[in-house]
Amino acid sequence: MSIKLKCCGFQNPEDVRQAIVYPLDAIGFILVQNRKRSVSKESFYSLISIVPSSIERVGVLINPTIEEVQSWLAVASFDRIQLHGTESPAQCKEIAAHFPNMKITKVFHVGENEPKQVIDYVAYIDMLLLDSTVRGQRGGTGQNFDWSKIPAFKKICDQYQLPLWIAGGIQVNNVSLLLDQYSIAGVDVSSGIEREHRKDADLIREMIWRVKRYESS
Ligand SMILES: O=C(O)c1ccccc1N[C@@H]1O[C@H](COP(=O)(O)O)[C@@H](O)[C@H]1O
Repeated sequence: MSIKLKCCGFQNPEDVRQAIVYPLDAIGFILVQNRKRSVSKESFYSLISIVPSSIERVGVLINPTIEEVQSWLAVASFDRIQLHGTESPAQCKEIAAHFPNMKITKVFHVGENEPKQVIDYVAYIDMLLLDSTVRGQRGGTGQNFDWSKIPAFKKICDQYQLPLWIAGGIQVNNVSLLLDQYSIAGVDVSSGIEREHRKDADLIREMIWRVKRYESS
C-alpha cells in the first residue's frame, strides 16, 4: 500500500474543490478556534459537504471537551478526530467511549512526549501523529522536528500495530528526504501546500506525486 497523505487546514470551498480531484487519503479542518486556519461552524458545514466519502474527513481539536466534540458533530459528521493538544490517555479513553464510531489520531509533540508514553494510549487511538511545537504553538507551525527521533516512536508503534504518521513543516522539497530515510504510514501537511495563505493545487499535486511513489511498511 502506498504511503497515505492528509492535507489539512482548508478554509475556502474553492480550495477544497481543487484538492478533491486528487487522490488524497484525508482532508482536515481546524476546529480549534482563534488559529489562522480555524473554520467557523457555518463554514465547516459548507466545506465538509464538498468532500466525497472516499476521502476521510478529519476534525482537528486541541484538548476538547465531550460537549465541544458533540457541538461540531451536530454541525456535520466527520470520520476522524485529531487530538492535537496535551490530551491524557484518560481523556482519549473518554472520547473513544463517547464516540465509538469515531477514529482517533493522537498527536505527540516531539520533545514533549516520549516513545514509551504511546503504550498508555494504544487502547484508545488508531493512529499516532508526530508533530513539532514552536514556542508553545501546537500545529500548523511549518517547522520540522528532529527526525532522528522517529525510529524510537516507530519501533513502539510497530509493536502495537499502530500506524505512525509525520507532520511538521513537510513540504514538496523535503518530503522525499523524509520518506527515503524513514518508514512511516502517512504524511500530514498544512503550511507546505500553501502559497500566499491559500491552498495551492499545484503544490498538492506535486506533494501527492512525491508521496505516492513510496510503499508504506
Ligand atoms: O494547521 C493549523 O493551523 C493547525 C492549527 C492547530 C492545530 C493543528 C493544525 N494543523 C496541523 O499541524 C500539523 C502540521 O502543520 P504544518 O504542515 O507544519 O503547517 C498537521 O498535523 C496539521 O494537521
